[in-house]
Amino acid sequence: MIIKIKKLVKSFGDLEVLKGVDLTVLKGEVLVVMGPSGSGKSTLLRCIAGLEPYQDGIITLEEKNILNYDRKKLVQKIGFVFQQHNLFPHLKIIDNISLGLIRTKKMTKKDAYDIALKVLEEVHLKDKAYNFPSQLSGGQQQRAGIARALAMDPEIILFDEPTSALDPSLVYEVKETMVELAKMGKTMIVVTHEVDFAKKAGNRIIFMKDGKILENMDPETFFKTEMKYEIA
Ligand SMILES: Nc1ncnc2c1ncn2[C@@H]1O[C@H](COP(=O)(O)OP(=O)(O)OP(=O)(O)O)[C@@H](O)[C@H]1O
Repeated sequence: MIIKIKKLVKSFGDLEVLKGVDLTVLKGEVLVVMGPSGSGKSTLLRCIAGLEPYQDGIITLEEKNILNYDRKKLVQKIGFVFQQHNLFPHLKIIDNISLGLIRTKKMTKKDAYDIALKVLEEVHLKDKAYNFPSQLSGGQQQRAGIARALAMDPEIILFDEPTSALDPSLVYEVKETMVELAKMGKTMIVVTHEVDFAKKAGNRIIFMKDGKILENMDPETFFKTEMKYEIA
């Protein structure tokens, strides 16, 4: 078991956003998180990544409370891909990817470059290694963001609506890259409204509403009953 969450409660002031969430994620699992806007999906991811304090409950990563991890260690173990890629505009793609390896893992530039080129190959972007982010399309930028997360060789990668800020014509390539990662056995939690990604790559779907998990089941069963829910 990689992640175990018990009775997680998170509020922003008076607003209770997560109301006792229980969840486990197994190694190699692709968990898809769906649910209407405001149901707490992003907040759940941010809590798992250690980016948000919470009021009650416990989150463990590999049996250890995430609050007891050194921040640098947690960043290595939990990758995060956001809606926007957050690449540094003044750094070439290869340097964007190497930065974390050099700073956090204390690698030499040569070793970091070797890994950066390897992960860029995995997302089919090796030929863009020496370009700046502005020279890439939105979909390529997002794939570079995925490569940056992969470079750290995390135990799990969290995706927060990675395609929602993209032009519709660019969604496909990012989705396909994520399907490939899923097939490689990466452990992933993916917040998305993309039904075909969930069907193709998801092992399990959770459906959230008002800060609670209403359903937790395999995609086939979930989509048989899909009409019950407003997914987006
Ligand atoms: N930093 C914050 N301060 C105050 N309220 C917040 C903050 N972040 C989120 N919220 C509130 O918490 C609730 C859940 O937000 P969250 O972003 O987790 O939902 P979501 O399911 O990811 O929605 P969406 O699909 O629109 O991204 C919303 O009501 C939101 O307004």
